[in-house]
Amino acid sequence: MGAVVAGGFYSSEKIANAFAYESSELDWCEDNYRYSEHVVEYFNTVSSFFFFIVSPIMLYLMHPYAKERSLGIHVVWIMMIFVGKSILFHITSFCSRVFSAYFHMTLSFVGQMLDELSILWVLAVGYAVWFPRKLFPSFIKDRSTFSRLVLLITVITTASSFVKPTANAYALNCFGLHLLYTLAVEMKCCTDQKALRLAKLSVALWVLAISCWISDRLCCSLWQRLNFCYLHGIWHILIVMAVAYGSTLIAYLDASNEIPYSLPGLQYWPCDKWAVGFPHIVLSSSPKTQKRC
Ligand SMILES: CCCCCCCC/C=C\CCCCCCCC(=O)N[C@@H](CO)[C@H](O)/C=C/CCCCCCCCCCCCC
Ligand SMILES: [Ca+2]
Ligand SMILES: [Zn+2]
Repeated sequence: MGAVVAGGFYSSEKIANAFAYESSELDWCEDNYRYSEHVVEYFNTVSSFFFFIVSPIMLYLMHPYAKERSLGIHVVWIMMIFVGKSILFHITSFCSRVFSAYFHMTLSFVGQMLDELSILWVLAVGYAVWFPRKLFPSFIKDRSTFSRLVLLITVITTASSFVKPTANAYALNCFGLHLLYTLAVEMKCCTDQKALRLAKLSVALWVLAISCWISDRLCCSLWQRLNFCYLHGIWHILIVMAVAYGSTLIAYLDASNEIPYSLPGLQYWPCDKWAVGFPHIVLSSSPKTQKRC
């Protein structure tokens, strides 16, 4: 007996065991049950919670951006829509991190699918709200049609992800390459030093993150000999930073393109002059800081 799911065949045994510990075909390099009998991969689970430190800071930094009062009321409302986009993105990211922790705690098939599908939906939200208008396919005229197309593709991809679950993570990582291309096109004529610095930092973090992910998958025996099996956990931390930096940059470019009269600018918290910090968007009432992208 079995069930056909999106063209694939799932035995009833597999469906019944879908919640069982270690029912996923994926197993990361970290030793299982090393620190707890209830948590399969302890460091990978705990590192998933790094997001819960970064996300409240990023949401808090949106506060002044949302409350700018020196602009006309209609501009404030439009700004709310732009802040809303970021909040929507952070809420979906929040769910994705909870599922990631559940996956590493259990290594169950359900955990794997929740982790991967939530990442797919975070990407879909990111594309729907921020993908640059000038890169839309020529037959698409507005963002709402583009968002509907993204929704359709995401629903189809969600169904097809059950066909070969082990390939999903590799397919998801290809989006990183597409985002890099999108960013390169967007930044081509940009002379804003802060935006350029943020782009370089995001790309550097992504390159480091993906190197850890690949190395954990492909060179596990080497890392086990070195007694250092924490690369996947380090990926969790680096990718959260890359996404925090990259999404702020994309939100800034979006605001610069769509509502240039609100004079968006970039600043770092806690100190704008430090080499590292949390980037956020500020609105300037002075025309001196007019966008340069
Ligand atoms: C114009 C579009 C804007 C989109 C904005 C950015 C979208 C970021 C989307 C998702 C982020 C979530 C990534 C966290 C994944 C962590 C969970 C995890 O580790 N899962 C693994 C199993 O535990 C699984 O194997 C990982 C799968 C791969 C996920 C790849 C996600 C692609 C992220 C691309 C980020 C680019 C950052 C910007 C660089 C310039
Ligand atoms: Ca493991
Ligand atoms: Zn993970």
